[in-house]
Amino acid sequence: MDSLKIHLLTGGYEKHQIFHELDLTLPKGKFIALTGPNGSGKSTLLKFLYKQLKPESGAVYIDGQDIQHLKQKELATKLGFVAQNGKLDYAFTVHEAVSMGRYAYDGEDNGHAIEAAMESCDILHLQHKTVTELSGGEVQRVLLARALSQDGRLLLLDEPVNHLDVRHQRAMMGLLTELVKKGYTVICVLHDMLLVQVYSQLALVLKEGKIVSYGPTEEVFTDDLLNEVYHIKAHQVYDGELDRKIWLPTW
Ligand SMILES: Nc1ncnc2c1ncn2[C@@H]1O[C@H](COP(=O)(O)OP(=O)(O)OP(=O)(O)O)[C@@H](O)[C@H]1O
Repeated sequence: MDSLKIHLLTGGYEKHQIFHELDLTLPKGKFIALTGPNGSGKSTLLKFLYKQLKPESGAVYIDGQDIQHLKQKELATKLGFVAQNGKLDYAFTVHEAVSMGRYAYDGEDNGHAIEAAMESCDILHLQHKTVTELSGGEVQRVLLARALSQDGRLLLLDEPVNHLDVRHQRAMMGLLTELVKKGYTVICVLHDMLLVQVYSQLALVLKEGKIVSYGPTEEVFTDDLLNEVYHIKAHQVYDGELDRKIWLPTW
């Protein structure tokens, strides 16, 4: 079944239309990378998906429902969003920060949602710490846990591994992969073409608000595409651990 349908979506900002009749269907239960150059519309597309922006025309459907007809709280039970460079500025504890994901349920925990989310993100041991005392990688995990505690099955993440070191990048991407195995749909803005190729099953490449390519990641990435989108030369190398070839920029 489809998770998300974007139907002839036109819109953007007051003086800057980004999308014109964008039409796209994203399936359930996949790790979908959203990539493309700076300013191509990736974050803007996410804003339409979580209803921060309203289309001039066209619509976004989740499980067949037009999200404009859903109250914000209803939408929050279906999808969680982790913002780019998300911050936790106030001196809440980690437990309190994750609990905020339950606002759609008027704070009710459903028995275990908060703890389960903290366990998935490996932050149970941090739960009594103040969020302002956390490292960047820990904050990212708290933000993901807050989104998970909303109990939706669709996760939207805008560059979740920005500022993370390689080990934390791997941990975050590994966690997202595990969530996909459990039935979540992950739509994740990523710049790093290596991470896109290693972790995503489907890749959507945007340029100037248009879809340049969309499909299984190994089919989307080609030297022609990388040249067209980023104006770079690329070559393939075989990775013995992955047992497949991946594209690297030619320096
Ligand atoms: N609030 C805004 N008002 C007007 N224009 C905006 C606003 N936010 C973004 N834009 C413009 O919309 C276009 C798409 O921006 P968007 O942030 O979606 O790109 P992106 O692909 O996420 O970029 P990046 O990779 O740099 O994060 C850009 O030209 C940007 O300048």
